[in-house]
Amino acid sequence: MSTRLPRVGHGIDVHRFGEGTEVTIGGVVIPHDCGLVAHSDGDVALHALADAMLGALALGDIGKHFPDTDAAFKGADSRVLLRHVTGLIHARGYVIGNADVTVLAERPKLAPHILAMRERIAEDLGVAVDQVSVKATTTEQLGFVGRREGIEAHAMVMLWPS
Ligand SMILES: Nc1ccn([C@@H]2O[C@H](COP(=O)(O)O)[C@@H](O)[C@H]2O)c(=O)n1
Ligand SMILES: C[C@@]1(CO)OP(=O)(O)OP(=O)(O)OC[C@H]1O
Repeated sequence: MSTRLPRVGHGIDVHRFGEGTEVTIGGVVIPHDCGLVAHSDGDVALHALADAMLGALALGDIGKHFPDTDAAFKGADSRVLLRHVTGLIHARGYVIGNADVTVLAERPKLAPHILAMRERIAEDLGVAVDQVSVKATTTEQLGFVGRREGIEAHAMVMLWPS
């Protein structure tokens, strides 16, 4: 990188509901009355986070690194993609300072799964659990999230030179 200063990144992802009996969010498989439509496992939270990490170092986005036209990523475990992105960050001399992820969903109820999400993300980023925040909010029945058409996630990350 041209400078050795801390960097911040931001990412957003959306997946719509479709056929299925479970959703995968933050690396946690949650039984649900439908699934999320995606080329990979549709983990909106991890996709938003990976985009934030890539954005922090201006490395593009996950669509560039893991094209949805590539059969190799069909049904992919997004934790594997996230670990790959962590490797890219480390290779450029950075470590994750902290990450903050917000999931917008009317359903399913995410609160019982938040700690497990934080633990899995921390493992994949190579950091302590207290460096990873995951939050959930409804949108008070407004918009596509409120109509239960899909789930949205936002993420911010701070990277430190190692
Ligand atoms: N899918 C969700 C959405 C929200 N929560 C938790 O419920 C609380 C209240 O949410 P509001 O949208 O009314 O702010 C909040 O503490 C969320 O953590 C949830 O568990 N699952
Ligand atoms: C993750 C990838 C890769 O299989 O596919 P999807 O699961 O469809 O997810 P999206 O958020 O559209 O991001 C980029 C994709 O290339």
